[in-house]
Amino acid sequence: MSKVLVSDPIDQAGIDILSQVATVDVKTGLKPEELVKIIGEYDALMIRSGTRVTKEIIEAGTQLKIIGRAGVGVDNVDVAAATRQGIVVVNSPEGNTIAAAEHALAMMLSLSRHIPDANASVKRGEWDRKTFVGAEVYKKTIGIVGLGKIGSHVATVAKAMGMKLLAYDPFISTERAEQLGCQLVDMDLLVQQADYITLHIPKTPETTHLINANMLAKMKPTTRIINCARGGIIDEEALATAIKEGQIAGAALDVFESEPLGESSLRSLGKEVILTPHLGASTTEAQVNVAIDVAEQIRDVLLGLPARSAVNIPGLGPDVLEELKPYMQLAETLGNLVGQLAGGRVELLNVRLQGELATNKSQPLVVASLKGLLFQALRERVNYVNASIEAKERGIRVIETRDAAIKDYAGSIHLEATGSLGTHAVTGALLGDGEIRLTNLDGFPINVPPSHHMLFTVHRDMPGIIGKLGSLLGSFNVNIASMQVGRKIVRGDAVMVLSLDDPLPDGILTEITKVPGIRDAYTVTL
Ligand SMILES: NC(=O)c1ccc[n+]([C@@H]2O[C@H](COP(=O)([O-])OP(=O)(O)OC[C@H]3O[C@@H](n4cnc5c(N)ncnc54)[C@H](O)[C@@H]3O)[C@@H](O)[C@H]2O)c1
Ligand SMILES: O=C(O)[C@H](O)COP(=O)(O)O
Repeated sequence: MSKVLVSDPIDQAGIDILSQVATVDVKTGLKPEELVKIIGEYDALMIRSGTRVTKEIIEAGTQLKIIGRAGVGVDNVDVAAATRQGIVVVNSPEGNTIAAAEHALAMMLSLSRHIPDANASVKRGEWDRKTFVGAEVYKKTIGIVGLGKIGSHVATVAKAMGMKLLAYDPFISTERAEQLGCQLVDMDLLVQQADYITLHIPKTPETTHLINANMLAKMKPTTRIINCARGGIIDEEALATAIKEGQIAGAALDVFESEPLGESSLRSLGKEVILTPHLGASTTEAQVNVAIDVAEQIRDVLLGLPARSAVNIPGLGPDVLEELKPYMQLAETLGNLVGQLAGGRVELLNVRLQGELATNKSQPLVVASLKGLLFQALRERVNYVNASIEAKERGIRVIETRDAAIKDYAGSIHLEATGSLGTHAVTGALLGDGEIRLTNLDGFPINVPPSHHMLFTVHRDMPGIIGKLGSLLGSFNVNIASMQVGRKIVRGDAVMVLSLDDPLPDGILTEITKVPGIRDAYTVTL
């Protein structure tokens, strides 16, 4: 039975799903060195933002097939290292959207009305109505940085509260922004005009310290900033200084450069600063949503099924896989075959989608071709996650072409591999019942199903060759299951394709090429 490690607090609903297919160990609060020590036993790791999944942990996770992040941000996972090792990384892109948006809105209103400090003062026994005079959000301008899932919900609610909406998001269309009642502006205009600035972007090299001393200097003294996205998008020291000096009115932060928040000048600020301990996703509803969403994906991957929200298999969602599955199997078989025919180091793979397939998404078929091509070198270590990166690291260049005019079969795939030992090409198609047919080999038309052990020869089309080869194989006790000859012209060059019941014993290939008329011979195992 598979083993899953849950290293952050996850709702029981998720644990129950995982327990259907795996032994589940819940061990929270592990130190990195403790995690490195035990991760090698596990097939899957389920986390939230508390566990930092470093390269070292990933490399120690020799059995890991999947890392499931019960939430949105995967910045605590070394996704590149996971990809390199063929580990799928999944998240729950929508499970906590509403929770995070509502937290940002709650922070905005709390900050405007000093609710946390007013509450604390009443609880201390005071009745101070002067200190806590606030500001209304009605008719004020909110600047939303990042108009994705969370930013969009914030926009909808802010509009309903009578706010004017500005948004900065270089990847969103003007139409989408207008639908949400937002005016798309550049970042400079947004920071100059907004009374409230709320961040809903991922932390990337481009967004790190997006809000810095320079940006803060452009804001109005009445501006308040809300960050429920990621720590590090705001330069915390510059923010504390700007608030202390009255450059801006305040900030409400849920996320920090380093979590848990340690020594920080933000802690010493008064009612103009609200700090929460990364609570954006901490609602009962969101935690159930993300736990179920991610646990289902871990369960599926452990059962050999695709995951719906894999962050490191772009373009290979379950819908695509479902539709293209038979063709991906075809591409993988052809890749494996052409890789063995080419032998040696392949430098260039040309993937041509033909007939009806020419209008299809090529990326999944390219990935499947590469997976097949690399199978002899990497065996089970190559999968859809790491095939492209493994190929790139081996210097294999991929060219994709399309030819809708080739209509011998409804759709076919042609792979041509060029390497240190020459160029070979194979074409394959699917029959009506989904069975694979090899339809061309190095330019010779054939029509054979692939089989486990195959022998291909290139010979001169002349009487007696087939008999001689049959006798030779017979003398080594090799049984031929089927045989077909493909030729372009009578008595010209031809290929012979044989399916064998057993693998070809060592040394016979050389004997075969000694048969007069046979130029080359290749054996493959599929
Ligand atoms: N505090 C929490 O507990 C909590 C909970 C959930 C999500 N989050 C964080 O909130 C953020 C947003 O989540 P989401 O689900 O809305 O993501 P999303 O992918 O739906 O939206 C992000 C938006 O940011 C935009 N964007 C990317 N780079 C940008 C840039 N350089 N400048 C401006 N816009 C840019 C994208 O175009 C996208 O529209 C993420 O960082 C996520 O990790 C925090
Ligand atoms: O990206 C997210 O989903 C949030 O930051 C939530 O993090 P959490 O799961 O640790 O609460």
